[in-house]
Amino acid sequence: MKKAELVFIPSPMLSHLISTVEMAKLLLQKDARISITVLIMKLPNDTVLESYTQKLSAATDPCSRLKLINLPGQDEMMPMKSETFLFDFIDSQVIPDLTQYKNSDIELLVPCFSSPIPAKVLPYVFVEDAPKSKTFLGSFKKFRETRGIMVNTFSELESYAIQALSTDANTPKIYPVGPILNSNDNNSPENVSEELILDWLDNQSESSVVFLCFGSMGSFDECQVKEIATALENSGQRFLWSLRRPPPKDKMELPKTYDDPQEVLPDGFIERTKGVGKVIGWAPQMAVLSHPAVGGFVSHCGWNSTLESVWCGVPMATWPLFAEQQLNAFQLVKELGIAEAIRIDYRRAFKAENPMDIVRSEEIELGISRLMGNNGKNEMKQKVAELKNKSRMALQEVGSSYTAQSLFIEDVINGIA
Ligand SMILES: O=c1ccn([C@@H]2O[C@H](COP(=O)(O)OP(=O)(O)O[C@H]3O[C@H](CO)[C@@H](O)[C@H](O)[C@H]3O)[C@@H](O)[C@H]2O)c(=O)[nH]1
Repeated sequence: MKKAELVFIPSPMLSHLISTVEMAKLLLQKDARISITVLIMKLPNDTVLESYTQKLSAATDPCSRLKLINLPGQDEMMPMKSETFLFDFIDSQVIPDLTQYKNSDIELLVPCFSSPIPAKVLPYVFVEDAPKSKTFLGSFKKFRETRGIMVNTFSELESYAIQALSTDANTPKIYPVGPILNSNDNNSPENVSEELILDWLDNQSESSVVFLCFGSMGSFDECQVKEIATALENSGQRFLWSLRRPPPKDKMELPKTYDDPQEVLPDGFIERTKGVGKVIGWAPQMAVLSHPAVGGFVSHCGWNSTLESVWCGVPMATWPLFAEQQLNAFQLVKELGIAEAIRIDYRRAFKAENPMDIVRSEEIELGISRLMGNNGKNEMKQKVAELKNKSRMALQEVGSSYTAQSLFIEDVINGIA
């Protein structure tokens, strides 16, 4: 049976609200296929509307087809010009308090994803920090004002998203031109003995090593580091772990390499895992992922790391931290099927001062063993191998990204239509 879900948004005035609610009741009575949500705005100190909504809420069965959502009000009237105060107020409510997604199991339809997105994988600000989310949404909206957008992806990787954007009349022209990769490992911000690391990998058998690296900004506090170490030790898995020191809490700095990582590792960890694993600082990531000894990548799912892993045909285990990484993790695990989940919805503020959650060693160990299991013969590894080939073909002459690059150049020369 076809159904329709309607959302009614009356002005924040009793007269508007009452007629809207009555209209909703009438439609619901007329047809069982309809459900209606009424978003209720309330001006500060409007006690009349307040008492009406209280009575209405008490009389409405929360399981019925009529849903009432009280938008979070403001305690004080904003400074408003008298003639336009109502519209100013409505505008101020346009981006609702998205923190209503906090701890919510709701799933949302997002045009670039083929399956519904759990609200938990939305970027941190949208779930935890409503005022900042306004700023973010505001700048993203400005993308619509551009005449074209180059995207570091390739059509074969994100065909659904590219199709959705290309058929949306409000979106500028999309040029999927990637993968554009960090081809030069000399970009390292720190002194790295690449040779030592690659020599170590040369002595490991094919696809036997799990590589752990969390991007240029990823680091963990001591308690979480110990859980990772325990997981690695208990798994017996060969590993190469890029472990970096969190920046001081009061400074906007990137993580740095430890002078001696033993200060945060469990006692005796380095000796006990000697020959099995190696703890390093900044990793020559592209060289590592390209090495045949590497069979899996535990990653924060930054987009560059994602593309590099695809390019090298290495399956991933997802452990997103911040920014859009949860969405990338969702895409890798659920949409593309080229990653195992340690977590998809792990999330924390940009700096790790107060991690809301510690991922325990058992959970990490399970993710790693699923990632490294089956000796390279499972479906996930096959899928990533196919995408590896497609990523390389995309950049070859007549490949999809090569063609998009040429089209971009033509459009720029001719002034993008
Ligand atoms: O030890 C390391 C750590 C990182 N890298 C390289 O650094 C880059 C990291 O990029 P990415 O995986 O995208 O992670 P972030 O540095 O965290 O990138 C930021 O920018 C990305 C692109 O917008 C977003 O997807 C992320 O969420 C955001 O955190 C990659 O090229 C890695 O190869 C190394 O070579 N060695």
